[in-house]
Amino acid sequence: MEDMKEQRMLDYVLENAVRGDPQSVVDKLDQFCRSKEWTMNVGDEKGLILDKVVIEADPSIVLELGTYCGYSAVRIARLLKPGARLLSMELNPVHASVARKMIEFAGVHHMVEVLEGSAEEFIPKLKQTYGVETVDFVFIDHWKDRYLIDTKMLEEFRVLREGSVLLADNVVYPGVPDFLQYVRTCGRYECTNYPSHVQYMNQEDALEKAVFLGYL
Ligand SMILES: Oc1cc(-c2ccc(F)cc2)cc2nccnc12
Ligand SMILES: [Mg+2]
Repeated sequence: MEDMKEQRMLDYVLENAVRGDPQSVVDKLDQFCRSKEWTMNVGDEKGLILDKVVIEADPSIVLELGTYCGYSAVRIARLLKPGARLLSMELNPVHASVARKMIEFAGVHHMVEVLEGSAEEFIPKLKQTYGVETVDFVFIDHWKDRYLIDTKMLEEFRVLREGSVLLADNVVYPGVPDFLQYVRTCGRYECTNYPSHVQYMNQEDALEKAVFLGYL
């Protein structure tokens, strides 16, 4: 079966974390990645920055582009207020399946929905299919060649509102220069860079926060 590593990571959580305790799921995922096999979860160091930005935004509707195995979906959902919702998009069916089990085990499945497919497919449907007027927070963590296209799509379909917070992973490594240049120069975002490191490694990386200023 392909993606065995992700299945081993899920099994490790099911065997070692506490069902219904999202913090224990996050901790065991980090422990797996530090002690057994590296995977591309956003990780604990960048995760603390993600936590701070989510808490500050206190969002009701969160969009995530790139679920992978559900690490950041669980990490974000554990901070959301009752009634808040997270819609997470994942193209890879094996990853989506692992993520759904991870999210259910963590006990945050009542506020997280994994949409299996591309952001390009789902962004146009958010309003009429998912009852989403606008989103308060977007965590962008999928393929680097999709960051800019999907951000422009969020604007085009009026999914953002004044004050919507975009937070993008990997803006240094692997790097998303076209996205960075756009949000920093187009005039519609207030940007902040948060230097950090690639998850579980010493290689430099960073998160970029881009607050939408409106369709000016
Ligand atoms: O956070 C990430 C890290 C990496 C990555 C790959 C290889 C390395 F050597 C270092 C880092 C890839 C990613 N792809 C999609 C979403 N997030 C990613
Ligand atoms: Mg990433």
